[in-house]
Amino acid sequence: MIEAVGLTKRYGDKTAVYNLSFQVRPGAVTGFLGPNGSGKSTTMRMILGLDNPTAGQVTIGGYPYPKLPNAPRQVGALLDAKAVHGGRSARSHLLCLAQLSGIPARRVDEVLGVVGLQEVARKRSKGFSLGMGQRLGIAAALLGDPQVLLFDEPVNGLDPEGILWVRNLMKALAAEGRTVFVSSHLMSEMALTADHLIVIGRGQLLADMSVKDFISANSADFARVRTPDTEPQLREKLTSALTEAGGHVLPEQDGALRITGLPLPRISDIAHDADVRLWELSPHQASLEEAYMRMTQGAVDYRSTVDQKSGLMQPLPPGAQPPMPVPGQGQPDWYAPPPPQQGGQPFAMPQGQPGPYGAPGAPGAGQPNPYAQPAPAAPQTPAAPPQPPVSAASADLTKPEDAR
Ligand SMILES: Nc1ncnc2c1ncn2[C@@H]1O[C@H](COP(=O)(O)OP(=O)(O)OP(=O)(O)O)[C@@H](O)[C@H]1O
Repeated sequence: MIEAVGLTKRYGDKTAVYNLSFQVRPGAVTGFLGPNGSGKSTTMRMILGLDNPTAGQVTIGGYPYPKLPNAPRQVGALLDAKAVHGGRSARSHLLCLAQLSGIPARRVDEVLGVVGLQEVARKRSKGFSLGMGQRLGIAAALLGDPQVLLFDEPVNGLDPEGILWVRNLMKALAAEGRTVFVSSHLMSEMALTADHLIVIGRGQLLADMSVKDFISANSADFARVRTPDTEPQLREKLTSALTEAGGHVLPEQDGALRITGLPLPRISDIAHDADVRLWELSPHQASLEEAYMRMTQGAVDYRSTVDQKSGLMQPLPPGAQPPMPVPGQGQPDWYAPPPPQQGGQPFAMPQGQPGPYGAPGAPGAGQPNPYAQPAPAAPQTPAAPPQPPVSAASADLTKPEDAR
């Protein structure tokens, strides 16, 4: 098991990780998520003893990594697939690592087989593609047959077959009772691979819960409605009617409408009263990606803007429709963060009130909602905000990693 308690890392006046406490348990794949620059790699480096915490501690099996007996046989990690001497072949690179850790040479050929690099084992790694480099990094992590494995973005650069292989590998390693801690920005992949999630934002813990609970706690159920593509005016008519009835309507990229705040039967009635035919009316729960976006929206440091293409756009031909808005772009409240007082459930209703589609006062209010999800446990409350940055004089600038 990996255990972090009050883990904090400052680089000069930059607080990369603040007061992080979590456990990564054996027998499960634990996903480590967070926006760019949120402190995932820093945390992993501290777990592996490559960076020293400014405060707090992190242990593996009860020991800080530098004190762990026979560490290379107990812990395997892929942090940076490019951290390989390019002049060495894949095999020699692994042989060097094996010799340093007292691992028999025959194990090198075994792991080369596991990652599918036998054919290129004697080729210099500087000619490797990104995906081949990732496979070599995974081979290095598996070398000591460790009980604890850390992978920082393991599927980066892999082809679909490689991604599927990594997914199955992670699951198989966890099923053998190992501790598997894996960071990724690919939410769809995490949804399929991870059992548990640790989510951080700006170095602080945002969530520590199962994937299922995370999605339930950070997403609103919604209805999807589609009107006939051939009659765009019906879409506009329905949008006005639903908005008037208290619904919140957002256009989706494919022309459908996403509606919250109204129960499905009410949407159907409103459409009928407005004389709008429907091609689709379906209940939905958000994806892990949407739940993640909703939770981390306030903790994103690097945000893109819409490309206005000033002076480059041709005027629209008469009668042409402007392009549909893209969810998340130019719509800052698309993934509105859930109100903290409701434990991260943006549309959860008090007990005895209508479920996620129910609007107070709407027909059907107070009646059981067939689409209501059971209320999940409230997510862990985020830690207190970071203290003001320490001055450069008091910061731990003497540590070797700070000199990088
Ligand atoms: N050696 C260092 N010196 C100074 N600042 C650093 C150092 N390493 C990391 N940082 C800063 O700490 C913060 C966290 O970086 P880190 O690489 O841990 O984030 P991350 O979550 O892994 O990001 P990404 O998803 O983009 O890989 C960033 O602001 C980064 O600039």
